[in-house]
Amino acid sequence: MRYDLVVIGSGPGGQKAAIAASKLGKRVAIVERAKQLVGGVCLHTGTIPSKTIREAILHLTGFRQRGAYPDLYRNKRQITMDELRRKLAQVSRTEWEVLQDQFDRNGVEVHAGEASFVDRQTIRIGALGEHYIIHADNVILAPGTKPARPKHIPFDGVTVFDSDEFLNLDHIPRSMVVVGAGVIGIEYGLMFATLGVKVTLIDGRPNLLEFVDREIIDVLVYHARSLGVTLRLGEAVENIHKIDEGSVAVELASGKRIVGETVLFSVGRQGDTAALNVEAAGLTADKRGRLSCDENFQTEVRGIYAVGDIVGFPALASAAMEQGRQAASHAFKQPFQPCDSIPYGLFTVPEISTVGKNEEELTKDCVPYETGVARFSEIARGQIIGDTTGLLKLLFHRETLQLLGVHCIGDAATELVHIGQAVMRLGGTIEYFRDTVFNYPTMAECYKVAALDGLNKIRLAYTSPTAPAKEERREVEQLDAAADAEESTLPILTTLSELATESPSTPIV
Ligand SMILES: Cc1cc2nc3c(=O)[nH]c(=O)nc-3n(C[C@H](O)[C@H](O)[C@H](O)COP(=O)(O)OP(=O)(O)OC[C@H]3O[C@@H](n4cnc5c(N)ncnc54)[C@H](O)[C@@H]3O)c2cc1C
Ligand SMILES: NC(=O)c1ccc[n+]([C@@H]2O[C@H](COP(=O)([O-])OP(=O)(O)OC[C@H]3O[C@@H](n4cnc5c(N)ncnc54)[C@H](O)[C@@H]3O)[C@@H](O)[C@H]2O)c1
Repeated sequence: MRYDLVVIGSGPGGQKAAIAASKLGKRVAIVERAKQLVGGVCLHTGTIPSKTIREAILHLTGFRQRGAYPDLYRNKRQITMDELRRKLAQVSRTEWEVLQDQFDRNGVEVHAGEASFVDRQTIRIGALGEHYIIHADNVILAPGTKPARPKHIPFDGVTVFDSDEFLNLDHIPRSMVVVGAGVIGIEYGLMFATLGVKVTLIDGRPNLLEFVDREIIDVLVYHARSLGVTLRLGEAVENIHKIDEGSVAVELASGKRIVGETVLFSVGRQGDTAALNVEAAGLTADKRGRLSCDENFQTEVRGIYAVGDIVGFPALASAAMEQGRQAASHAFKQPFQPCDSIPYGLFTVPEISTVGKNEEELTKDCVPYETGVARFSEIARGQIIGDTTGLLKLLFHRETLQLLGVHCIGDAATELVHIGQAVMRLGGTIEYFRDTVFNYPTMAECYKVAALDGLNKIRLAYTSPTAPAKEERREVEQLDAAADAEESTLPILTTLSELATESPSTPIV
């Protein structure tokens, strides 16, 4: 069997690589060793399960409505893990069928078994002795990652869990200790705190999620604390041991001892390259099992590509898909325009999303920027849905007004961010939001409010006594007066409703 392309791993990176190549008329095979076959960590243990369970938690607890109807908060008193998992079985099954169908329709041949290199273009499928061989002109490696499982941690899948097995919990514990408050730890920690579980989050770093804007993290911490979460940051975990069937102790280097019914150990993930025998292809994985590649996702060996979590940051399903398409395009000499602004969506409670630069990065690069902020409490839709703590922050260049970053926390933040992303990718300025009319009452209004806030700040800074000197101000005032006289024949728009009627793109519902 000889293929133009063999893809190893059927997570988001592998899927999109395989389909992209088959659309170019290539003969493509995808190899997957998991028993439940195609879909990867994304479909079977990571993204889809965690987001489906999160949605079930928000629905069954009535979390989204609790701001609007505090007295009716909680749809259901007793919630079980089986109820949380009920929708998951259906979502996973349907997603799996959609994927399998796509492969069939596009003629992608699925091989079930573990792949390993014999040489650069020869791949063994299955264990030695029960294997067969396939040949490939090009290979795309998308084997993903596995949770880090240090030997001294007593994982048992009953009280001490890694993140791939966590949703197998047989009941909702009363208390839970999360070691590693990265993306996975915080997402699961806050989900379970929403269910009323007493959660302690422990992390070795002094600050949470350092790649996220600090103001957004402040809001997240406020929410975490109001859900009863205890944060232990800057703490090293020395030891974890079971006390009895229903409790585990986590010992910290500082001498603290935290006891919980369940421990989630989520201190990062490692590249799943151990079985691949990458050395036979001329490759070497780093000590975290990851592979390096160039900007086209080609490794140091021509014709072998690596995409998805195996190449490290940002380690997102969304990015993996794009990388898969890019690698396949490069292998078959097709043009490809990579996305320069990948958003980050954190499905915490409440959710967070961010795209572009944050304040810390702009400050470090000495970029003159200003911020425009809209708080959900001042947006009619925010009041209606009962989310009055969320916020949207725009960062823009103080002189050119170009949009540089969008940071959002609150209901639907992971959707809302895409409006800003579109404007940013098209090189737009925040004037776009000032001059565009959005449906009302919607959360999109945040963009307009934030833009007006930002523009007002600039105006204020310019006319404040500390800004331009008195002489300069007089000159500006004279120029303004002359301009005013000239424009006196034009209508002056003072209110949003007047602006609305003038806007060239009023949406129709
Ligand atoms: C709990 C959790 C929540 C997440 N939530 C989100 C989210 O909300 N949004 C988001 O964008 N991302 C999220 N992610 C990250 C996302 O799941 C990953 O970025 C994505 O799955 C990576 O895709 P991938 O293509 O690299 O491979 P993976 O999805 O990791 O799949 C790799 C596949 O390769 C197979 N494989 C490995 N080695 C071999 C071999 N030798 N032979 C045959 N097959 C092999 C594996 O069995 C696996 O099926 C989450 C991750 C976790 C763990
Ligand atoms: N919504 C999403 O997009 C989403 C959701 C979940 C996961 N993911 C992806 O999955 C990847 C893996 O997530 P993760 O949370 O496992 O890894 P991570 O690298 O994001 O976080 C690991 C955390 O554990 C801490 N840590 C490490 N060793 C420790 C120790 N001994 N004691 C205490 N703390 C320790 C680190 O300081 C870090 O904060 C992420 O990079 C992310 O991209 C994405």
